[in-house]
Amino acid sequence: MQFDVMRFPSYAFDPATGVATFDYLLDGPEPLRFTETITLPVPADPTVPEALTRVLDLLHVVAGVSYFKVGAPARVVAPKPVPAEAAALFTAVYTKGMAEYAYRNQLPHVLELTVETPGLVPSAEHTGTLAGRPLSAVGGGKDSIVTLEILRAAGLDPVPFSVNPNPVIENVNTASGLPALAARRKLDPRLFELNRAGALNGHIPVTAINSLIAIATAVWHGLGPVVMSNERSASDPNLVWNGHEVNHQWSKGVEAEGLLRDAVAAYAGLTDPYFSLLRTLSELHIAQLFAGHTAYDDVVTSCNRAFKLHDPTARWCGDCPKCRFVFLAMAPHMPRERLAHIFGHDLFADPAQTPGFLELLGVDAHKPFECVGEAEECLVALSLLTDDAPVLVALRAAVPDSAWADASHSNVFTPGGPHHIPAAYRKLLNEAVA
Ligand SMILES: CC(=O)N[C@H]1[C@@H](OP(=O)(O)OP(=O)(O)OC[C@H]2O[C@@H](n3ccc(=O)[nH]c3=O)[C@H](O)[C@@H]2O)O[C@H](CO)[C@@H](O)[C@@H]1O[C@H](C)C(=O)N[C@@H](C)C(=O)N[C@@H](CCC(=O)O)C(=O)O
Ligand SMILES: Nc1ncnc2c1ncn2[C@@H]1O[C@H](COP(=O)(O)OP(=O)(O)OP(=O)(O)O)[C@@H](O)[C@H]1O
Repeated sequence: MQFDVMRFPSYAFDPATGVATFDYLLDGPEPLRFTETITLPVPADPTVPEALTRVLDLLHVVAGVSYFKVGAPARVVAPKPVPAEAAALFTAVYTKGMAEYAYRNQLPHVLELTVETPGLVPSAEHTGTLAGRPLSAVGGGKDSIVTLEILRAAGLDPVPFSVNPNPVIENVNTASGLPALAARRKLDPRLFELNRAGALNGHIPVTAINSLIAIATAVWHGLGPVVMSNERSASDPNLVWNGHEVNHQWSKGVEAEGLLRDAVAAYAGLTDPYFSLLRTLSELHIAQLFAGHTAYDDVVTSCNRAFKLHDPTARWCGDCPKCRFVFLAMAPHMPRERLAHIFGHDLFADPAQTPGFLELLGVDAHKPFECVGEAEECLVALSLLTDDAPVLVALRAAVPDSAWADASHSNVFTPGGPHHIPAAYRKLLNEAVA
């Protein structure tokens, strides 16, 4: 399938139902049209503030990546003039956010494109701050649980929020006891037909989409800011290809966070609408904080394979990079019995798991295309484990001496690195890790 240009013909928003309808066009000799619907929870007062319309404008373009990937046209033309900050977000989402897709499909032009806009407009006046109860995105894993509990402990009465909550997310919300908000997202069914017929496919920067849906919800409900749980290592690339960094988690990284904040500030006039509370923390540090909350042991799930099964009872598959990584990260901070209970079995007792752990430790291949932490974190976790479980014995024997020397406990347990956490929230984080 050959397409010259991607366009964004129109969108509509019905405040009575909360349904936003986004249209997309892949134009060429045989054009393809798509429509995605996103349904926001409707607040008691459904009056639509201008800032909501602006955020939906941004979402229209960003959510288009799911359809862009069917044909990867050389041109993407956004529908409206926007400030330079919004144009920069669009280009980054379609290039850096699609880098894994470009790498896997060998489409180098994707990394070079610039999203065109029909002109630029000046940045908006900063008219508002989202200063209400924080809206906290929940994915069902340990990270968002840690954030919810930090916000709750500070008396901020967080509102859990998810897009298309699966049973894991619903169970985490129930365990939290906090009433949650949910948005629904329905991809155009045509996309699945095309996928089945062998169209180009690949990973998309889903966090950028979920984040804008969260901001739209916060704006409409008079809540805010949107508090994410994206960790320090999300910013690190998996590999470099043709001089470009390829990061599976790009839209969870600090660069994407900054671009999104700047775009929303410049186009919707909102200051500090969105940030990740856990940005300065390593995964190992977050796992340590999670260990302090036993109320979620029967529900917490970070395994993306489980989510792919669309089986309401599926939790940890126990045999993927994410399961191995989280198992290793939690292991130094809790008894093995508790860990085995959370995962359903003890991964360190199964020698078949050793090669997968070696990959995480950087002893083999590049970082897997998954949401996993750095090799250094894995080495520090391993160094903190002293028992002789079969996998641990094998790993200690396989890790070269030079690798141990690179692993620094202080880096892993000392918050650091770039972040966008407002001062008041930084104080809460400091208290939580003290
Ligand atoms: C659950 C999952 O990992 N899905 C990825 C998988 O898709 P799959 O076909 O196995 O199942 P579905 O997710 O149901 O998707 C069906 C098709 O729809 C496409 N699609 C889905 C969501 C969307 O927003 N846009 C779409 O176009 C999808 O491509 C399928 O064709 O494999 C896909 C191809 O590699 C991935 O794109 C699917 O990833 C989802 C978008 C997803 O939600 N993934 C997160 C678990 C994820 O990977 N999160 C990253 C963060 C990435 C980021 O920068 O935000 C992480 O946590 O590390
Ligand atoms: N369906 C969703 N709706 C809204 N936010 C989500 C959803 N899935 C994930 N998120 C948010 O996106 C960010 C990245 O998700 P990720 O899956 O890494 O986090 P998590 O589920 O909290 O923890 P873990 O890393 O242990 O899986 C987090 O802030 C998470 O809360």
